[in-house]
This record gives sequence, structure tokens and C-alpha cells, in this order.
Amino acid sequence: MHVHFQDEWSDEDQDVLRREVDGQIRLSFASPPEDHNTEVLVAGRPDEKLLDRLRGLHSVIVPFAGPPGKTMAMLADRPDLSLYNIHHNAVPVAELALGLLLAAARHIPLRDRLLRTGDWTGSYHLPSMILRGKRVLILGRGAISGELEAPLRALGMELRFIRNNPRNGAEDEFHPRELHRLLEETDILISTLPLSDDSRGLIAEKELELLGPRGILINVGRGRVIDEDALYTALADRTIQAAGLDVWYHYPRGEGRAGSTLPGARPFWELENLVMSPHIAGEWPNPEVQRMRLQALARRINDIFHKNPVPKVETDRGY
Ligand SMILES: NC(=O)c1ccc[n+]([C@@H]2O[C@H](COP(=O)([O-])OP(=O)(O)OC[C@H]3O[C@@H](n4cnc5c(N)ncnc54)[C@H](O)[C@@H]3O)[C@@H](O)[C@H]2O)c1
Ligand SMILES: O=C(O)[C@H](O)COP(=O)(O)O
Repeated sequence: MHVHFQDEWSDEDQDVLRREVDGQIRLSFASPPEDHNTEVLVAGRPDEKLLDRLRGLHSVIVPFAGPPGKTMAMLADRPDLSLYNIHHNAVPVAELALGLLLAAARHIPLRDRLLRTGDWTGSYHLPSMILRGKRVLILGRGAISGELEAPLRALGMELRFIRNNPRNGAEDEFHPRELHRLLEETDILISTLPLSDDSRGLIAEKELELLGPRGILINVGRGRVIDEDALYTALADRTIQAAGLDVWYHYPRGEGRAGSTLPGARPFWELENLVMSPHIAGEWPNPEVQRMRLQALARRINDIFHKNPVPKVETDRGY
């Protein structure tokens, strides 16, 4: 089997990948081979011309968890190709979700800011939430929510999960059609959902109203699962208590450059009951996470080669 990597990978990364993949699998990094088949393409945003040009191609792997919408749309038109992803960063994402929750429940960033201006008592009366005994509804029961489960239970919280295909007999798993009933019994809503036609805007005005004025919302999945205007208004009017967001509606141009600011139709940065981070839950620049990415990617390639069962990303679910 031949695997081509479309994007640039450092010499060190290439060495790790060559070490970790099965010896019978050939890898190419610069230009793809002209003279024989290339069964697997690894690409963040696959080049359509390359997809057409590679002979024998049957699989595409995006080397992260959330394939971009354009990739999903492009591959929806290519039923001959299977799309795979990796979930290497579930632990760091779950850890940041936990951090956002603790920070939002206890106003940690705001209290820090007030103290820096010499205000010792100004934050005493903010409405805080004690987490023990509270009910958490997690949207999605995949890699990230799996890593959230143990720490949230250790804090004494009750968990329920929504997934589009709840398993028979799993008493804490529910279908999205039960969302409204569950929200009425929820203190904390955490979204780990990918973006699809089903999930886009799933949480809007009505859902935030059901979460209620004591409710806290955390989003580490994809921004547009939560309706932008509804969330801004709910936070500004305090019809929900607080939120913690890692994922956004609009991203700065030149993302990653020093000086980039958060753009958007709504000034989220002015809200005191919002804790924010710049889509960094996956900690992609961290060398430890990069090692986890390379190992997960090599495992995915080996699994495809050995025909081990691996869930595909469902491109027909929209994007
Ligand atoms: N903030 C970040 O840096 C960061 C990092 C990694 C992943 N992500 C995002 O988080 C998403 C989830 O990551 P994961 O590794 O846990 O993926 P996963 O595939 O392991 O889990 C996703 C879960 O969501 C469920 N689901 C999907 N669509 C649904 C819908 N419409 N309604 C109900 N349930 C639905 C699936 O059944 C599955 O249980 C990724 O797709 C990506 O968009 C964000
Ligand atoms: O790992 C990454 O590339 C970033 O953390 C983004 O990951 P995601 O696509 O899994 O959000």
C-alpha cells in the first residue's frame, strides 16, 4: 500500500511516521508517485485535482478531528473514497473544557482582572455555581466526551449524553429528539459536536431559554452548533448564567499571527459572563500533542492497511 502526504511535514515528523507505520507500507512526502497506485492520501484540505490524479485512491485521512466543511462537501461527491479522521487531541480538549467550566462557574478570569485593578470585594457577589451534585448534559458521546466523563463524575456531577445513534441499553444516552426535555433538567450544557447539517444551530433561543438563568454552556466542538445571535443575547441579557467558548463563528484572517483579534458581528469580548479561548483546546502547537497526532495517524494508516474496523467520517451527513 502507498500513502501520500499532501501537506508539508517536518523531517522529524517524517522519521516518526516512517518508524510507526507498518514496514510494508510505502510513504511519499514531496510529489506523489506517477508510476504506481496511491491508495491513501493524508491531507488537511485535500486538493481536488490531486484526488482526481491519484490512481487507485480509496481513502483520505484528515490528520485531525474535525474535517473542514469544504472537504466533507467535496468527498460527499466521491462515494468511491472513504474519509477518516483521528482523535489524538481528545484529552487536551476535555481538559480545556473542564478549565472553561471551572472558570465560568467561579468567574476566575473576571475576579483576576478585578483584583489587578485593586478591587478586592467587587467580585464577591457574582452568581457562582458549585459543581457538586449538578446535572451535566453533554452533546456527543465520542472521544472528547469520553475523556470528560471521569473528571466530571469525580467532581460529583450527574452526566447524560446526547448522540445521534444512542446505544440500546445505555441508560445515560439519549437521541437529539429528547433535547428539550433533558435541557429542562440540566444545569450545565457541554457541546463536543462536530458541525453538520444536523448540528448547525442545534442550540438556539429556545434551547438556551430551557437551560435557564442558572445554566452554564461550554462549547469545545464547533462554534456554529450554537446560534451566534441567540447566545450573545442570552449572555448579554443574563437569561443564561455564563458560558465558556473555545470555538467561534468568525475567525481572524491570518489566524495564528500575533495581533490577530477576534472578529464578529457581535462583541462577545465585552461580555463579563463569558470565558474565551482562541480554538486552542487541541493544543496543536504543543510537541507532546504533535507526538500524539503522529502516533494516532500511523495507527490509522496501519488499521486501513490491515483492514481493521475503523469508523469513517460520514460525509453524507452534511457539513
Ligand atoms: N476545540 C478544538 O480544538 C477541537 C479539537 C478536536 C475536536 N474538535 C471538534 O470536536 C468534534 C468532536 O470530536 P471527537 O473527537 O469527540 O469526535 P467523535 O467523532 O469521537 O465524537 C463525536 C460525537 O458526536 C456525536 N454526534 C455527531 N453529530 C451529532 C448530532 N447532530 N447530534 C447528536 N450527536 C451527534 C457522534 O455520535 C459522536 O458521539 C470534532 O468533530 C471537532 O469538530 C474541536
Ligand atoms: O489538532 C488540531 O489540528 C487542532 O487542535 C484543531 O483540531 P480539530 O480539527 O480537531 O478541532
